[in-house]
Amino acid sequence: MKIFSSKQLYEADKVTIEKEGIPSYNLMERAGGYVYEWMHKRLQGQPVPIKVFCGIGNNGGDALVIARLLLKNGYNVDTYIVDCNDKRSTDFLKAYEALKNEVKKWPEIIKGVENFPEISPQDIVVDGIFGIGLNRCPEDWVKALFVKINESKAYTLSIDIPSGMYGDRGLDKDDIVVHSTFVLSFMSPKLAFFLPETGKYINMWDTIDIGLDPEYLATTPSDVKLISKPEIQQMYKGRSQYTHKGMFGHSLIIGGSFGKMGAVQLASKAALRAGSGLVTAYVPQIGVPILQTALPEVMVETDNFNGKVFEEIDFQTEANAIAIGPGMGTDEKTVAAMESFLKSQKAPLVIDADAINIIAKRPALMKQVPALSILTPHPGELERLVGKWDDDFDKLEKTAKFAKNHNVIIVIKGAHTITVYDMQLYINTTGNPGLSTAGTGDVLTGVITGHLAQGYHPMEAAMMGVYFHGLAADVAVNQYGIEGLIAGDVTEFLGRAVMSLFEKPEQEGAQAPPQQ
Ligand SMILES: NC(=O)C1=CN([C@@H]2O[C@H](COP(=O)(O)OP(=O)(O)OC[C@H]3O[C@@H](n4cnc5c(N)ncnc54)[C@H](O)[C@@H]3O)[C@@H](O)[C@H]2O)[C@@H](O)CC1
Ligand SMILES: Nc1ncnc2c1ncn2[C@@H]1O[C@H](COP(=O)(O)OP(=O)(O)O)[C@@H](O)[C@H]1O
Ligand SMILES: [K+]
Repeated sequence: MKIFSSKQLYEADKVTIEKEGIPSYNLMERAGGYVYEWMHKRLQGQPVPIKVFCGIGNNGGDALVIARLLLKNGYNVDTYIVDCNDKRSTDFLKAYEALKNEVKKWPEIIKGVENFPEISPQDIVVDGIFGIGLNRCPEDWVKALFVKINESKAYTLSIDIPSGMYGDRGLDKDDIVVHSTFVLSFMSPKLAFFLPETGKYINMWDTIDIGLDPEYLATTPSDVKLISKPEIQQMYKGRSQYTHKGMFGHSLIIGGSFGKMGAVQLASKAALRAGSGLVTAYVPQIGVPILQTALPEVMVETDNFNGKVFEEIDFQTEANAIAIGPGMGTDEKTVAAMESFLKSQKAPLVIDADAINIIAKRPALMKQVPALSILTPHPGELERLVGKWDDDFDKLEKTAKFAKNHNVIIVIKGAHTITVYDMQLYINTTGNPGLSTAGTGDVLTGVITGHLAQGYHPMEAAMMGVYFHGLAADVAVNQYGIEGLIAGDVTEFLGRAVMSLFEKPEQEGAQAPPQQ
């Protein structure tokens, strides 16, 4: 699913109005009408007190349409105009006139703190104060209203975007945002919904199709995409009957050091569960008995030194995909081994954990990293790689430029992991806070490597790996709970996650995975 920028959404608006030959106000009526229907379907006429807060732009206009329709249908509504600017939009004024003409209960005007109404936790708040047109920090009294809404603990339905949040940029130090219980966003969710500093203000969101020009939406490229089931179904290849393990690639996982051999175990097992035909772990000698005991399915290679860390990386395995980093440590000997290893590599690698930290300390090493390699940093590792950022949007820009300059794929891990390549962002939709536990990153490395070994393009391997890793965790929490989930559980549920890709809603019947 494409995520459009605010500029593109304004353009889509304009194109639709021109093509359909309709006044722009019709779109406001459409948008407000759909939100009203959404609310009515859930409220079914219940007399819950609804407080509709309207700004003075088109977001406020949408809210006025919603208020009018609610009032006309007998709901218990109080409407407030948050009078934060003299420049009321033309369509806002039309919606205001329509409300005055059609219902008896006119809005109250809020000009400052003294006009604030009481808001109780039992109220429903409709937040239509600012939409994607917010372009500066609101005045203090407006922010005080946001705080009042937030402190009320009322169910808050934000129209298009939580007021106070910018669609395409981060927050400033003094900004305050309405905390939304639910955001109904027009046509496309906004990028800010998926970034930690802004996404935390949103509990749930959904989109409302207000019928913008389909041709514009289909043909306009977007730099940001949401990756969910349909996108992954298209990538997934399945298997035919006449297969053998040699057809599904050989993964090599290079990592481990004294006390951190578990990272290699986790990654190796995950590569197998992701479907890699063969898996070999390359560990320092001390790790050989550990790996051989823990994972009978995995082969093991080691260096010629009797050490707790690598001193060289030299192997016989003819791997289709190589991951380096889990549990590897940053000992000087390991750094030297990794340097000479990188020089010999041409095919894309999966680079994680300490391998990223080593590169961060020796930026010149990036020159040796093969094109289309996949780097999987968590936020701390990413900062070491690309430097400090001002906010999440700045982080994305810095990461995208870094990835472009070095022709690599970067997987920014966290809630809504974002895969970055060629100035494009791919936002994952699976996963949960149960993944915030030791070793889940190692599992991710294994899953991505397992897909790469099976012949998926590195971008597909990265996106599918991230998606299935999150989905496996989503399935696993049903059994273990958020706190109880541990990294190995994610691996155990990988198969279940892939199976669920082809489950249809029950009444439609299950569909078998497609064959190659
Ligand atoms: N295609 C779409 O997506 C549609 C969008 N519509 C609505 O239109 C909204 C955008 O409307 P607008 O562009 O009028 O913008 P907003 O409704 O977000 O309002 C902001 C208005 O206040 C001004 N403003 C910005 N920051 C301010 C501040 N800190 N203090 C005071 N005033 C400030 C702006 O100049 C602008 O006029 C969308 O979010 C959506 O709700 C709908 O009306 C219909 C179609
Ligand atoms: N709150 C969360 N929601 C979704 N995914 C999460 C969350 N917290 C962590 N994750 C995922 O868990 C993994 C953690 O990786 P990482 O920090 O490298 O762990 P480790 O180093 O212990 O293996 C990443 O895939 C990340 O996206
Ligand atoms: K809003």
